[in-house]
Amino acid sequence: MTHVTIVGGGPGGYEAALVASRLGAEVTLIERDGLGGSTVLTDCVPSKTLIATSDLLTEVGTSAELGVQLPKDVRADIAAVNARVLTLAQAQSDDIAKRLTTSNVTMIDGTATLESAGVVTATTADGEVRIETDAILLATGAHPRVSSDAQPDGERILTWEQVYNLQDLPEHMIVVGSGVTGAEFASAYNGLGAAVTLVSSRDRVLPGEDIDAANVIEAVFTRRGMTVMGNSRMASVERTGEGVRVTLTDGRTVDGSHCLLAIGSIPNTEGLGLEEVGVALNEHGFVHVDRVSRTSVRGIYAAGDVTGVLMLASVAAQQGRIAMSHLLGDAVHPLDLGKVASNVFTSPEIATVGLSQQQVDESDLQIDVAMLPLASNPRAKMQGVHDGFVKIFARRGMGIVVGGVVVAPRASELIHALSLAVSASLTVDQVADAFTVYPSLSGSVAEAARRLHRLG
Ligand SMILES: Cc1cc2nc3c(=O)[nH]c(=O)nc-3n(C[C@H](O)[C@H](O)[C@H](O)COP(=O)(O)OP(=O)(O)OC[C@H]3O[C@@H](n4cnc5c(N)ncnc54)[C@H](O)[C@@H]3O)c2cc1C
Ligand SMILES: NC(=O)c1ccc[n+]([C@@H]2O[C@H](COP(=O)([O-])OP(=O)(O)OC[C@H]3O[C@@H](n4cnc5c(N)ncnc54)[C@H](O)[C@@H]3O)[C@@H](O)[C@H]2O)c1
Repeated sequence: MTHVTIVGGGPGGYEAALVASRLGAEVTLIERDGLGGSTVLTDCVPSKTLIATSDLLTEVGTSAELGVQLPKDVRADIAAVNARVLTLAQAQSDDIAKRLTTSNVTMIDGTATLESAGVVTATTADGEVRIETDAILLATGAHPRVSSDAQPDGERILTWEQVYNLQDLPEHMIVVGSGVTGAEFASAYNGLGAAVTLVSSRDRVLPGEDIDAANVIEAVFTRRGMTVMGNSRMASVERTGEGVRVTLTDGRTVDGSHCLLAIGSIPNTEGLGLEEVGVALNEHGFVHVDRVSRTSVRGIYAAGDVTGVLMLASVAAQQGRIAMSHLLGDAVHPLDLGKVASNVFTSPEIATVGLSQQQVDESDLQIDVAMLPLASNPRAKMQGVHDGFVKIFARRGMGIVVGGVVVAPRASELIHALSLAVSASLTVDQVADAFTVYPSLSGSVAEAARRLHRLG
C-alpha cells in the first residue's frame, strides 16, 4: 500500500487526503493550526461570513426605495457578528476532521519538516514523530505579508486574520491594498457602517480584475461614502494614542481608528527543509510545480497557495486531487486554469470565468464581446438593483463561449451558467436557447448571449 504524507490541512491538503484514501493509499496528514487551514479558520470562510452580515445591512440600506421605512440606527453588533464568524469557522473545521476520520486518514497535530523525499518529521506537543513515506504533498499555504514599518499589533493595526477579535465596529478603517482581499474588506466595513478609506497603490481598485467591473465597484464605493485613494503607496503605519496614522510614500498622511493591511501573501516555505531536500522555488519564493502538481523532486508534490499558481481554495483543492490521482495511477486531467470560475465578494459581487478581457485584448484569437448593463433587466428594476452587467466572450465563427464576467448581487451564483458553457464549450446560441425564468437576473445572461448570435 502506498503511504502518502500530506503537510497542511487546508483545501489543498484535506481534499487530497480524501481522494488518496478513496484510491486506496495509507494517508497521514500533519497540520499545525487546525483542520481546514487558513481557508476555513482565518481567510475565506470567516471573511465570507462577515460579508454575509455586511450584505444584509447593505440591502437594508435600500429598503426605503422599496417602500419600507426602517429606523435609522439599524446596525450590527460586531462582537456578536465576530463570535458567529468564529463559531462557524470552528464548526466547519470540526466537520472536516470528522470526514477525514471516517476516511481513515491519520491526523497529526504538529509542525512538519522534510528530512528527505522519504522521511517527514512532525514536531508535536508530545515530542517528535518520524514518518517514513512513499510520497509527500506540500500544501502549507501562505500567510499575510506585513512590512517592517507597519507591524500589526492585533488591536488597531491588523492583518485580515486578526479582525475577528474586534469587539466594536471601527470608527474609521483604513484598508491598505486594493487587491481582492483589500476590496472585499473595504466593501464589508463600508456595509457594516464604518467610515472606510481604501489606500490603493495603483491607479484603480482591483488591478487584477476586469476593468469594467473594477470601474463599477470603484464608482459604487465612492457613492457609498468610501474614500478611495488611487496612486497612494503606504510607507508606514503607526499608533497615535486612540488611533492610527498611515504615512504614504509621497509624505501625505491618513488618520483613522484602525488599519487593515491587505498587501499580499508570503508562501509558507520557511523551516520546511525544502532547500536541504532540493525542492525548487520560483523567483517569487513559491514552490515550482507542473500541471500535475509535481515539484522538482521525484515523489514530492505541492498544491495550493504555497505554489502561487492561482490563489483560490477551489484551485488548491483541484491541485491536491490531481497530485493524488497522478501518484496513485488514476486518470489524470492536468490543471486547466482556462476554465476556473472565481468571485470577488464585494457589494455588488464580481464573478468571472474563463478568458479575461485582458487575455482577449492580448490574444490573436478573434473574439466577439457582448456587454449588457443590468439596469435594463426587469427583475433588477423590481429589486432596486442599479449597478452591474453581464459580459460574454465568444469565439467568432462557431460562437463558442470562452469567458464571461457578471457584476451583480450574488454574481457568484449567476456565473454558473457561463461556467457550464465554458466548461462544455457551449455556443452562445445554446446559452440563449435555454429557458430562463421571467423575470430573473439570469435573463440578462441569455440576452447577452443572444446579442452574439450571428446569421448562419
Ligand atoms: C481574506 C481572504 C479571503 C479569501 N477568500 C476566498 C474565497 O472566497 N474563495 C476562494 O476560492 N479563495 C479565497 N481565498 C484564497 C484561499 O483562502 C486560498 O487560496 C486557500 O486558503 C489555499 O488553500 P491551501 O490549502 O493552499 O492553504 P491553507 O488553507 O492556508 O492551509 C495551509 C495549512 O498548512 C498548515 N501548515 C503550514 N506549514 C505547516 C507545517 N510546516 N506543518 C504543518 N502544517 C503546516 C497551515 O497551518 C495551514 O493550516 C481567500 C484568501 C484570503 C486571504
Ligand atoms: N474571493 C476570493 O476568491 C479571494 C478573496 C481574497 C483573496 N483571494 C486571493 O488571494 C490572492 C491574494 O490577494 P490579495 O488581495 O490578498 O493580494 P494581492 O497581492 O493580489 O494584492 C495586494 C495589493 O496590495 C498592494 N500593495 C502592496 N504594498 C502596498 C503598499 N505599501 N501600499 C499600498 N498598496 C500596496 C499591491 O499593489 C496589490 O495590489 C489572490 O490570488 C486572490 O485571488 C481570493
